Amino acid sequence: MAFMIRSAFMKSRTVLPGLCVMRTMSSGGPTPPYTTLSISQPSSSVTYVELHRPEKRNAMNKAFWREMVECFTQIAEDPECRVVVVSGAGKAFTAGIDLMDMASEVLQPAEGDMARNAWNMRRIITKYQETFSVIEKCPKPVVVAVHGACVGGGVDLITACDIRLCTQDAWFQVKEVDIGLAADVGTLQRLPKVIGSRSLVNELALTARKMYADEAKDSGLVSRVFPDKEAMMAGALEMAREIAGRSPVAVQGTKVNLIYSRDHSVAEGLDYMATWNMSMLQTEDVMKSAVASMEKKNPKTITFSKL
Ligand SMILES: CCC/C=C/C=C/C(=O)SCCNC(=O)CCNC(=O)[C@H](O)C(C)(C)COP(=O)(O)OP(=O)(O)OC[C@H]1O[C@@H](n2cnc3c(N)ncnc32)[C@H](O)[C@@H]1OP(=O)(O)O
Repeated sequence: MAFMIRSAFMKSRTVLPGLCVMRTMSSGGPTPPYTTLSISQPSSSVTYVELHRPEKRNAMNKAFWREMVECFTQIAEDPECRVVVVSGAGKAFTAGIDLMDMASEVLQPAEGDMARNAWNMRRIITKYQETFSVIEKCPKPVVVAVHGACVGGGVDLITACDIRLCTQDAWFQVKEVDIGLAADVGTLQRLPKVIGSRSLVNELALTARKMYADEAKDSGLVSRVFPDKEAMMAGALEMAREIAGRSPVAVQGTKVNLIYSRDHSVAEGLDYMATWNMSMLQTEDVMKSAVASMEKKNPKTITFSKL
């Protein structure tokens, strides 16, 4: 089974524009110029982003916060990519913020004038918020596959993704209160929109207790639980292929409008949708897909132009 997954991932021979070294799978380490991310294309139109500091449990150091923005900015504009899979290398998905590397910037009181320090801190927090907001702003759907620990910043990251999968050994922890912080890069804003129960969100964020895979599934944080990482990565790739095989005009329009409607009233969402589709409905993809549907063909058999 491991060989089959590896073979699937190894089919890649292309990389994102701007990346000088091509790489096909995670085990070789980060993909230059990145130092914390491994990027590959395991299947046609599928980009695989692996958090890659396994020896530090993929703790989010300064380079990571910057590289995620660069990576997803490129992905958003890459016509070769229609869907993204994100996972973590090694024993855990991520240990959250790198408490060693980031301490000097965000975890220590600065000296000097309070107003200027506060203004600077606001700028820093806003910058770090962008690290996960780029995932949401990217029009390509992002499937995240979590195994082992997903702590602190990890929850911020996954709540910005579109589809969340995990292994049976996964656990999730909104850890920030334990280190004296109110989580400030997305969890408090997005988790209540992901999980139906406001009470559960409050409990998790206020107590920092761990939530394990079964509860994550029951609460709606993840949509599927797999027995182990191998099965999860095969499932994630299969799901990504299903998405990548469909019209990119339809898929990206669906993501953009789902996120818009999450943050607006039904009336506003419908209005936005009408404006969106007054141009997007004119795509050739509609006719191609409708004909294939009438002929009872799988949409994945259609060739759609790059977007
Ligand atoms: C403006 C930005 C706002 C962002 C805020 C974000 C906040 C947060 O993310 S709060 C959460 C912070 N994270 C933690 O408190 C988790 C700490 N780590 C752990 O609890 C464990 O490491 C973990 C359960 C994740 C894994 O345990 P395991 O036994 O498998 O590994 P360890 O032996 O503990 O660690 C292995 C090496 O990784 C280093 N490491 C782990 N976590 C971090 C971290 N968060 N920051 C820096 N380094 C980390 C650990 O020191 C070990 O290194 P070494 O000793 O060199 O082998």
